[in-house]
Amino acid sequence: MNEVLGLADVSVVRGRKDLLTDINWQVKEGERWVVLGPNGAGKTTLLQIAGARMHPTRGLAGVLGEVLGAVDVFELRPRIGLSSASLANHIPEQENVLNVVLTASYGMTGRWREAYEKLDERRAFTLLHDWGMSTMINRPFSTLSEGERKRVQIARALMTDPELLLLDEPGAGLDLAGREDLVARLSELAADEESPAMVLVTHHLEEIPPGFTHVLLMREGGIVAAGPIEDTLTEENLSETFNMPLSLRAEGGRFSAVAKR
Ligand SMILES: Nc1ncnc2c1ncn2[C@@H]1O[C@H](COP(=O)(O)OP(=O)(O)OP(=O)(O)O)[C@@H](O)[C@H]1O
Repeated sequence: MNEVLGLADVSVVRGRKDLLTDINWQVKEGERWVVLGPNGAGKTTLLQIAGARMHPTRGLAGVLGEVLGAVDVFELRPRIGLSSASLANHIPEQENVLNVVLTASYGMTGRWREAYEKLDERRAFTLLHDWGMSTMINRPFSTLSEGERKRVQIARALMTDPELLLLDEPGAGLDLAGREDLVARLSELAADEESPAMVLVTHHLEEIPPGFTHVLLMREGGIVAAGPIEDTLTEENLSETFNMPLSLRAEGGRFSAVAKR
């Protein structure tokens, strides 16, 4: 299987703070990774590197066969689908749902004067249909509920038919039904062999979609453990990651954890 991501001794330093320290991590084609860790662990920073939005201060970051620093990131980025709160913040309030998805073709967040082919419009519509949003294509993005916004952002991330899909906290702000709907949809996406390699960042074990194959556990800018989910997502590793004794439950491909008493 081809390598999609290959980080070797990657560190990110800002001022006097080490955001990431000596990260070694490989993601291969067909793998579906969950990145778990407490607030401030460095998960979003890691995703920024994986998405070619940030360069390492030290070390080598290989993304889709290219090395960051030796490639035009504007050519690389369309090959990576990204859904994140910081990207969503750049979407103009009045932009309609269809354009939010369509503009991903040009790596833009708002429509200006660029022309789109019928084929692009059809793909955007099909993706919105797949994500349950076909009745809202003309609605301004700002009027959507949080769950609807999250689904539009994922449709957008898939617009360029990426080889790598990065989802930063796609379940944040969703109610229970919204979360369960999203988990089911992501599980379906994960099961599709045609889907790109996936990396999903979350704090919550309940948000891990069944079918995800690997887990990366992070704490204080470093890796606690990484590998196949069945061997790596253990009570011991989880307790070390969140720095508290945790009891882990796994049932039907779903996970949850509570503090040990
Ligand atoms: N430009 C910066 N300068 C200094 N510190 C930064 C900068 N960007 C991020 N940090 C810090 O780096 C640490 C890691 O941030 P990051 O957003 O990657 O963590 P995270 O695991 O995604 O956290 P959360 O779960 O809260 O979103 C945090 O302590 C954050 O405050």
